[in-house]
Amino acid sequence: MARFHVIIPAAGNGSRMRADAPKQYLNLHGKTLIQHVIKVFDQSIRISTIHILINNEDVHWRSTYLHSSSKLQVHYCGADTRAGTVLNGLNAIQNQVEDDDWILVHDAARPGLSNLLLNQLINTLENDAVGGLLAMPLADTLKRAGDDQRVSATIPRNDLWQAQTPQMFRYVTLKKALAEFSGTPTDEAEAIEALGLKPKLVTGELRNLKVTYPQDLVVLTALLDSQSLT
Ligand SMILES: Nc1ccn([C@@H]2O[C@H](COP(=O)(O)OP(=O)(O)OP(=O)(O)O)[C@@H](O)[C@H]2O)c(=O)n1
Ligand SMILES: C[C@](O)(CO)[C@H](O)COP(=O)(O)O
Repeated sequence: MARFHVIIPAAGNGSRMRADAPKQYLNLHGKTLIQHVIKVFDQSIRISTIHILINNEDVHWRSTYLHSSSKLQVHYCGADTRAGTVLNGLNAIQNQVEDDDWILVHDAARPGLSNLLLNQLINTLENDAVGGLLAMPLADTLKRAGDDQRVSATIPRNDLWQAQTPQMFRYVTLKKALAEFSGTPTDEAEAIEALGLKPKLVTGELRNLKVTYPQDLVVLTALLDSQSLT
């Protein structure tokens, strides 16, 4: 029976956040972002192992308090790009997973993932031939900008979705997709698509937003406050 493993790329610098520490180590309701992320997977009975991928030079991880979890492993295998970090992580775990096992890749910078949403993703995809990802249908009108930051076109938004994570694919397929991709995919699904496969879109939630800019953390803090779900 296929098992479920989580890979958490956490080797980014958070340059757009402009904080003193990489954003995965910033505080949200008394815990760092990465602690929130680990907690949701640690509490899920569907998840067998959790793999944190960090940089060799990371000076923050050691001070991250975590209760001991037999599921958790840390790999010092960060790369220059998110896709490179994930591929390094897949290589690092090759001796402990089966080809058919499911891998869920989740950003360390998405601390708002709920247990309910995680279960919905797994339940929807566990019998799927390809796998897929959480995503949100686009709500705003889309504009393309010219060089002068004036609108050069309005892009039809029908059928457009914003990709979230987790993104869930079979180990062997994901590794092949990332290893063979020409260039740098910005998410796992893009690499899978390049194999000619069609990942399934599973509707996500606003609270699963990626903390990228300082205002994202403000919004998320308020959102979790209002939902009393910290
Ligand atoms: N070389 C990289 C780049 C990113 N990530 C991780 O991928 C996730 C999403 O990436 P992003 O939001 O782009 O994070 P950063 O690269 O840290 O941010 P920025 O692009 O603003 O520098 C984060 O959990 C980040 O730590 C990673 O593991 N390795
Ligand atoms: C994977 C991702 O979170 C999907 O929205 C996103 O693409 C990662 O962002 P990045 O800035 O490209 O690392």
